[in-house]
Amino acid sequence: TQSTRPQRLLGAVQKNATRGDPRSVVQAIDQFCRQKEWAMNVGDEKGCILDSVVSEVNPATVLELGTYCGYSTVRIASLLPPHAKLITLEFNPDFAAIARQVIAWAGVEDKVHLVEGASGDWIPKMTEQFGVKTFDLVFLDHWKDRYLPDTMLMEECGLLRKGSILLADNVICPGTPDYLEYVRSSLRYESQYFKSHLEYTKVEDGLEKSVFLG
Ligand SMILES: CCCNc1ncnc2c1ncn2[C@@H]1O[C@H](/C=C/CNC(=O)c2cc(-c3ccc(F)cc3)cc(O)c2O)[C@H](C)[C@H]1O
Ligand SMILES: [Mg+2]
Repeated sequence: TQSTRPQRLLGAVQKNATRGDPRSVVQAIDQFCRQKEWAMNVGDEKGCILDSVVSEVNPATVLELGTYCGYSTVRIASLLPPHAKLITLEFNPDFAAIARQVIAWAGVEDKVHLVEGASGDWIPKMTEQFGVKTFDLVFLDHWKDRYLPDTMLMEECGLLRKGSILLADNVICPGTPDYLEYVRSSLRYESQYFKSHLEYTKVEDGLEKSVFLG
């Protein structure tokens, strides 16, 4: 039977990346996506912006919405201090299965908790299930029409504290207009746009970094 693109991406990681070396996993996926098959990972160019935000925040608790194949999961985890925790939500079991293997190959599984389920169901359970009071950093990269409702849900559940950082992918392409309008007009956020390009292309895209002011 035909393999799926995520399965072929995993194969490229297992073939070209060094076990236990997260940056080689990131590099192998970027090479696969540039040379073989495009895939919707945040990619190398926006990935550098992601790296700089993660390094600046130096978060103890990170939430990622939309794991997909685990590219940004591995990229973020490789920069986390010891004992820091990254919880990543993925509701498609096939993608979750691939991501678990990518995360394991990179050797970052002790920093990552991949939860198979929908953000709407799990955001309200973060504290009781994982003992997380607030998130220092949230990376939004799931369905674009879910960024805003899930941000409001995180606010309602008290998961954001003064200084929590939201970093959103694809605010231009495919675009998240209602989310962008919200974080840029709300008095409870200080927002900044990082212009870049859609992964592996010359099309404009960017990341929006928004600080929750409490
Ligand atoms: C219950 C639902 C909400 N709760 C959820 N809870 C848990 N997991 C969720 C939830 N909603 C979705 N997911 C998972 O997250 C992933 C979804 C990721 C979505 N990403 C894009 O659509 C995109 C498109 C392009 C693009 C640009 C240009 C093009 F021409 C083509 C494509 C580029 C990009 O960088 C992109 O990130 C994964 C596939 C999906 O199972
Ligand atoms: Mg994306």
